Amino acid sequence: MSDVKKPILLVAACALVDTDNRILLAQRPEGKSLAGLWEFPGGKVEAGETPEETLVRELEEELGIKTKVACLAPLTFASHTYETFHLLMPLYICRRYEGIPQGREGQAIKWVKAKALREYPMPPADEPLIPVLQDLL
Ligand SMILES: Nc1nc2c([nH]c(=O)n2[C@@H]2O[C@H](COP(=O)(O)OP(=O)(O)OP(=O)(O)O)[C@@H](O)[C@H]2O)c(=O)[nH]1
Repeated sequence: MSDVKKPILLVAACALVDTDNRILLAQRPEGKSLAGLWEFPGGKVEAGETPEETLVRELEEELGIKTKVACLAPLTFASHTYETFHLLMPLYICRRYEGIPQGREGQAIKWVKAKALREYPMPPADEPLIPVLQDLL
């Protein structure tokens, strides 16, 4: 164990699920950390926000869809140590939203069946989330 404590980073993420039970993944753009990997939409919880408020904001910013806090159900969470921080990431599930998701920040997006999730390389923190989604969907 290192002596230097890593800060905890709180990130809210969402498994957006469509009527065919597919999950939306977004590809991290070039230039960002973990570029090219597929992730759940979401982002850092900013000061003064609840994780649910973060997601409502991020889903609109990143995908152009509208949802509500009441449409977000907690599913599971990731807890993973990266080099410079420890990620704590609640994963919500959302089936009710308005609009058609689009990669508004230039990111590729893809609707993926739960059983095909492993075909899309994801950040290491996301690995343990896959079986939870596969059991559910
Ligand atoms: N949204 C999201 N973030 C994830 C997932 N898995 C995972 O490790 N993360 C990490 O959580 C952080 C999310 O922050 P963010 O999306 O707001 O940040 P960012 O990419 O703009 O900034 P960064 O390039 O500084 O990491 C990133 O460090 C990202 O690598 C995931 O499934 N969804």
